Amino acid sequence: MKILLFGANGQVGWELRRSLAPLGEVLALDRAGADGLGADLTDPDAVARTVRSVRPDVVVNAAAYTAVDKAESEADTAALVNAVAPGAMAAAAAELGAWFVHYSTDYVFDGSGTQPWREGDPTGPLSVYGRTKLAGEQRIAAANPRHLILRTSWVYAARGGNFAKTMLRLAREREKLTVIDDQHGAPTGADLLADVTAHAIRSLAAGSGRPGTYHVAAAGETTWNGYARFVVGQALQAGENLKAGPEQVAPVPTSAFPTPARRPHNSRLDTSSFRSTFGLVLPPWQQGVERMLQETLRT
Ligand SMILES: NC(=O)C1=CN([C@@H]2O[C@H](COP(=O)(O)OP(=O)(O)OC[C@H]3O[C@@H](n4cnc5c(N)ncnc54)[C@H](OP(=O)(O)O)[C@@H]3O)[C@@H](O)[C@H]2O)C=CC1
Ligand SMILES: Cc1cn([C@H]2C[C@H](O)[C@@H](COP(=O)(O)OP(=O)(O)O[C@H]3O[C@@H](C)C(=O)[C@@H](O)[C@H]3O)O2)c(=O)[nH]c1=O
Ligand SMILES: [Mg+2]
Repeated sequence: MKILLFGANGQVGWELRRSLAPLGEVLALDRAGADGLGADLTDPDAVARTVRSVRPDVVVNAAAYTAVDKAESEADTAALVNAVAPGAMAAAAAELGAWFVHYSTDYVFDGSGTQPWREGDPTGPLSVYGRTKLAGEQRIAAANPRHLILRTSWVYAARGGNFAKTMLRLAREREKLTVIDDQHGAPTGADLLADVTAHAIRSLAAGSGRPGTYHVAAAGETTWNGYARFVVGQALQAGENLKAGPEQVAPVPTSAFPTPARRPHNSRLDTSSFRSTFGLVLPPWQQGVERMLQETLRT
């Protein structure tokens, strides 16, 4: 099996380099691409040409415009990267009969209610990022029936920037943190996502499973505040020298932490369809966060 990976230096892309390796030959491209192979998603024609010239069996796209607040003032770039380029790559893959694997987000939902979102629930993105990611899903689905779109939430990794690492830095610098406690979801490890992606590709290639859009997140739920307290508490236990402990992570409502982009209050994702279709288990969110912290804090 020949696999073409875009976004190979992101949180998920980096883990995919590892998890896809046993499936076959992996050509991993970051934004810079390789000789004659463009991989900058602000140039949709170039990335589609790359797909046609590599002729892979599977294209995995882990590249995305993920700066949620910045996207509010860079809507055109976010749309090219998150929607137009993935659509063009999926169409090029379709010409070859190749699979197209992609990631989307809880931010396609409006965050109403308290029930975990199911795949068929109505979307209603609140931000430019969410709207461009939803447009990407729609373009991919229209261009190539052989697609796998995994919607996930609150991604972290040992390598790369993420909320957990921001909380560690702030707890070293400040006596008090303020973190909102009315947005609910599940932190999900890039390593877990990469692993289940490899399993799902193998199933699809073997004729089992089913193409389509699936929700994939770690089990359980918390809030950004609960997540921050967990991270700070674990770091203290590991002997980190912090100015703020879990008790100094003050809970505040969203209204007390203004940001350019609106974010959903309810980011819970119902993952039962993915688990039953592919016969996989998604472990509790704390398990992966603990592991990432042990990796990150080890000196
Ligand atoms: N991070 C999260 O919390 C969540 C992410 N997702 C989705 O999961 C997927 C993976 O996200 P994650 O790994 O966390 O994201 P990261 O931000 O860690 O990685 C994204 C990668 O995309 C690359 N990229 C950005 N713009 C371009 C471009 N114009 N051309 C080529 N590459 C580009 C970045 O490269 P560079 O380093 O050069 O900028 C970076 O390596 C994305 O589809 C994202 O929308 C879904 C839910 C939550
Ligand atoms: C830094 C900080 C953030 N917050 C809030 C703001 C926000 O609502 C929440 C998380 O902040 P972040 O900026 O890390 O979150 P954000 O970048 O919006 O994270 C999102 O990224 C995209 C790519 C996704 O797809 C989503 O699933 C989600 O992971 O925490 C605080 O309350 N206090 C703080 O000190
Ligand atoms: Mg962010």
